[in-house]
This record gives sequence, structure tokens and C-alpha cells, in this order.
Amino acid sequence: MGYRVRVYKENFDFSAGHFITMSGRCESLHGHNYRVEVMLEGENGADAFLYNFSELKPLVRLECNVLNHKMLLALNNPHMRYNMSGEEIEVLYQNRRYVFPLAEVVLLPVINTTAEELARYLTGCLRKRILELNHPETKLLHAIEVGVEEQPGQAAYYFEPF
Ligand SMILES: Nc1nc2c(c(=O)[nH]1)N=C([C@H](O)[C@H](O)COP(=O)(O)OP(=O)(O)OP(=O)(O)O)CN2
Repeated sequence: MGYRVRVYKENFDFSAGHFITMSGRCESLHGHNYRVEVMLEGENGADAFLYNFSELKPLVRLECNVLNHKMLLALNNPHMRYNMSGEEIEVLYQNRRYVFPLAEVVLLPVINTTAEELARYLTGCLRKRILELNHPETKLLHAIEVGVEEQPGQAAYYFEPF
């Protein structure tokens, strides 16, 4: 038994470039207008809420801002090579080569920038931020789930206990 709260606001979005590798090939560079939703599961606290929406929403917005208008690169992808020099990053995949300004890239600790991995990454970031805030109701949280929608009707979710 328990409660869930879910936040999925209009401005929980970010636009970013990416490509994923799969079955020995790499997609062409393209972008998405991603949407994010967050679910918290747990017990109600003294004020009869599980976690204050007003406290949760700015955290989600902050994480969306980190990724907005950036090229997302998967740091742990075994098929990609990255060389950093000065203000640039060179990305090598087989005979393909891209160069991006470092300031316009987010190097993510994931093996591929799939919606699944982005959901897992955001789950970790948001869980950490909630723990850092250390509101009394945090003790009653059981789990967090983050959904990342790549395009309407196409989303992945990651779930983690608190
Ligand atoms: N489970 C997942 N499958 C796929 C992911 C993903 O993140 N998780 N990502 C992709 C691609 O990155 C791609 O951006 C989406 O591919 P696709 O749906 O084929 O894209 P289209 O825009 O061509 O889709 P249509 O709906 O057919 O227009 C692939 N799979």
C-alpha cells in the first residue's frame, strides 16, 4: 500500500541532438523534442502529501535545462572514440568523424543515448537532488521512476528504489 505522485508538465522538455549505435551500425545524427515525467512512490507524511509538487518541479526543470539545446554523447559507448582538444570534441565511429564545440555537448555516463539510458541517467540525477534537499518526507519515499518520451507515443521508463 502506498501513494504515488506524478509530475509531467508542459515545460519538462528538452531539445537535443543524438545518434545511437545498434546492430553494428550508427544512426545518422538527428534530434528530438524530448519530454520528461517523474513519478515518486512512498507513504504520506505529516502534511498528507508524499512529496511537495512545488519542490519537485524545479528539480526536473533544472535537469531538462542541462540537456536542452545540446548534442548528447554516450561516454561509455564501446563503438565510439572521443578525442578532446581545446574547446572541441572529435567523435569517431568507423569511417565517420564529427567535431562539436565542447560547450554544446553533454557527455553522459551511458552506453547509448537511448530513451532508456536517458531515463536511467535522469533518475540518478533527480534521486540525488531529492536526497540533497533532505526534506522530512524524503524518509518516506520508496522509489522514483522517470520517463523519457523521444517523440509522441514513444517513451522509456527507469525505476529505482530510494
Ligand atoms: N527502445 C528504444 N528503441 C529505439 C530508441 C530508443 O531510444 N529506445 N531509439 C531509436 C532512435 O534513436 C530513433 O530516434 C527513433 O527511431 P524511430 O522510431 O525508428 O524513428 P522515426 O522517426 O523514423 O519513427 P516513425 O514513427 O516510424 O516515423 C530507435 N529505437
